[in-house]
Amino acid sequence: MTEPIISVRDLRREFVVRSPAGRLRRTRTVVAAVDGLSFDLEAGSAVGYIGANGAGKSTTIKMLTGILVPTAGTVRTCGLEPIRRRRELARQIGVVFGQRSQLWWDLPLRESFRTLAAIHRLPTASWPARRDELVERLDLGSFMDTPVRQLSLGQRIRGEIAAALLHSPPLLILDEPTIGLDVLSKERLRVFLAEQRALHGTTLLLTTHDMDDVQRLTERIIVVDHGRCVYDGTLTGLVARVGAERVMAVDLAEPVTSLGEISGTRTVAVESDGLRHRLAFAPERTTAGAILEALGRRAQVRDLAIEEPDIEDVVRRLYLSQTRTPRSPSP
Ligand SMILES: Nc1ncnc2c1ncn2[C@@H]1O[C@H](COP(=O)(O)OP(=O)(O)OP(=O)(O)O)[C@@H](O)[C@H]1O
Repeated sequence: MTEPIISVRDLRREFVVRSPAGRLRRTRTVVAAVDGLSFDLEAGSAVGYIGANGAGKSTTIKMLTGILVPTAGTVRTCGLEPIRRRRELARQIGVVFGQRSQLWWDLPLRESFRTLAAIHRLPTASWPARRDELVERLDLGSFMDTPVRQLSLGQRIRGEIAAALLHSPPLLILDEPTIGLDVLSKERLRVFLAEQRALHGTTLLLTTHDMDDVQRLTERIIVVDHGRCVYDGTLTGLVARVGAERVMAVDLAEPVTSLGEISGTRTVAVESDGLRHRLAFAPERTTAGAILEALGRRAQVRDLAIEEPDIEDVVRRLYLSQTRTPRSPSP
């Protein structure tokens, strides 16, 4: 069996937090941001790393990429120990933090790419072709010569992703890549990332609060809570486990006051004077196909849309279902 591209064992990272206690004294509390995490990622896989604010996602990513030293446990990324082999690792991974720029603020992208090509020692004969491919696929052409600080958020993120992929790393780590982007920009980014995976077999690890990112880009999710893994599996499995519901919104040709009892569903709303009905259903109890069939016997369906459960809600339900032993901070 080939070595996993990421391997984490009993990983722990503590932070010392000092807070005022009285006029002159300060208390010192040790907080475990990551608390005994273990998982492997196979090369070529696409994994969503999910959790509420403060669950420990960014801290994990910083340890995977050699920015933070673990307090205990082991990490191997691309077969390397990130802290000791940080420079070698930089040639094998691409990292994008949606909320923090990795680019040179005063330089245009064209200059940044040139600098990155020199840093990664990319062959002069081949890297411009890769740059041109990224410029084309990410539509960067119109702002390649604009300083990064003048770019819109969507333009900057596209630039960040191109910069992270210029050296064609086998592993791409994205921390909230779509945060703050409009619907269209998010969609374009997802199409691009899916395409890169298909073309180059790039392994993808991403943190996100967006359900559409998870659905469109990943096939496995790892959920963390207080620095511990609380779920590792498919999104469908997680949705079923917490009993989260999907909603089918159907538009009818003629208004209907009530559709009556449809097995496995409950009506959450009747809108537009009976022309639109919204039915919630648990995927483990029935399917969209079965509902549609039942609907077809009662009314003429013009259009339909399925609304997926909100990821925050799924994660909250998972957290609530945990029988957690409360963590006591060490003094
Ligand atoms: N440098 C630091 N000093 C002290 N505490 C820290 C530090 N960095 C992170 N923490 C704490 O560690 C915990 C985990 O933080 P982390 O940033 O990893 O969470 P996250 O899951 O990425 O959250 P978010 O979704 O908000 O980005 C939080 O309680 C945070 O306050």
